[in-house]
Amino acid sequence: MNTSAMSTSVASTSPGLALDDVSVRYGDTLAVDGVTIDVREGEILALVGPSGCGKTSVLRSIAGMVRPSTGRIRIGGTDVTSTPPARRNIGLVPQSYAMFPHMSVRGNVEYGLRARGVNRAERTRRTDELLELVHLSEYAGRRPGALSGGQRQRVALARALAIDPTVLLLDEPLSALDPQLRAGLRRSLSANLAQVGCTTVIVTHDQQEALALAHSIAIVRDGRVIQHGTPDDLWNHPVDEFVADFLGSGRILETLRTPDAVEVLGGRWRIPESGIDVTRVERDSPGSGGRVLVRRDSLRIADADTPGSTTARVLHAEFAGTVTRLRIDVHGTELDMDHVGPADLGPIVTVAARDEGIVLL
Ligand SMILES: Nc1ncnc2c1ncn2[C@@H]1O[C@H](COP(=O)(O)OP(=O)(O)OP(=O)(O)O)[C@@H](O)[C@H]1O
Repeated sequence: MNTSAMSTSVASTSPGLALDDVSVRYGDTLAVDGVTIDVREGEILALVGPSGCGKTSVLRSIAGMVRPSTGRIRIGGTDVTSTPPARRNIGLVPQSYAMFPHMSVRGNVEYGLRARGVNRAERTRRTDELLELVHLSEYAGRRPGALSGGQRQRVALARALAIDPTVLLLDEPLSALDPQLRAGLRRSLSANLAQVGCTTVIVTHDQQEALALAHSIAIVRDGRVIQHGTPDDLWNHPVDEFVADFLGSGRILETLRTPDAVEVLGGRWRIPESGIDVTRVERDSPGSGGRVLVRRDSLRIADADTPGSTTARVLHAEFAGTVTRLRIDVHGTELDMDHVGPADLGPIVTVAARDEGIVLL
């Protein structure tokens, strides 16, 4: 998860984009239900959630393609709720990339500048600069139909950046690409976004994309923001099972605390304190310490007589190169864990918490 976007902190405290209690309605459907989010200037926000949760509708309201039924939208501190799309200075990369097929790569990239009446010399300078940024200078004369999916994605990004947007919006930027291409494109997109430093909103249903690209993530469900925080916050401190499950960070278990251990699974597994990471507990918050997060990397296969261990049934073992991904049944609860070592473990294993491997919430 150590990507350029994450390692580049956002120094600015200036307002980039603010949504204040925004709702979007299509007839009887309430697609967005009172969303309030602040994005600082230069920050990359990922809107993540399952299909139909309202992500694209939030993006469309920012772009001005749909009018919120309630709430205000501010860009750089200015209220743009009633401003027409063309006057919001927004760069949009739509899901389909929406290239003009009859125009060359250069023609597509400089389209927005031409529409704004920018003179030819300046258009050429800016287009050259952007084609270089996305490593496509040598493809300037090609038509989009003669490009790979990844190259088209980069043209779409260059085109959106051409007008020097105040806010950049990316709708599922990598979803049209083959899985093998995505990791590479994610790295180049991350590098491009870090270099440009534009306030950015990325809509995605891919949690890996969000964790890798964004400075902050808003998890959306049923039109509402369930949790908004840094990737690290959300990964290590999900507010509920939905967030933990959606990000794939782990499983939340209710606990009973005793002086020197944490009991889970109705008291059937007593985990010694050495296995619990208590550093993230908000001590003053009522109810903290009542749940733990068991992640893929929280557990290890142990010897049968290991103190604080328990037995588990192996439901599924999948070799994944450096680790074997296990789905285990621990006293009736299914957990995922990564095991470094061979997959042929047999049907019953003993598992124990790694040192501070289980996070107390
Ligand atoms: N133009 C429209 N007219 C009526 N309902 C719409 C319209 N656009 C979206 N909706 C509905 O609004 C809800 C939110 O849709 P939206 O496209 O914002 O979700 P999403 O999270 O982006 O979904 P996906 O990930 O599948 O693209 C859905 O129930 C959808 O059916």
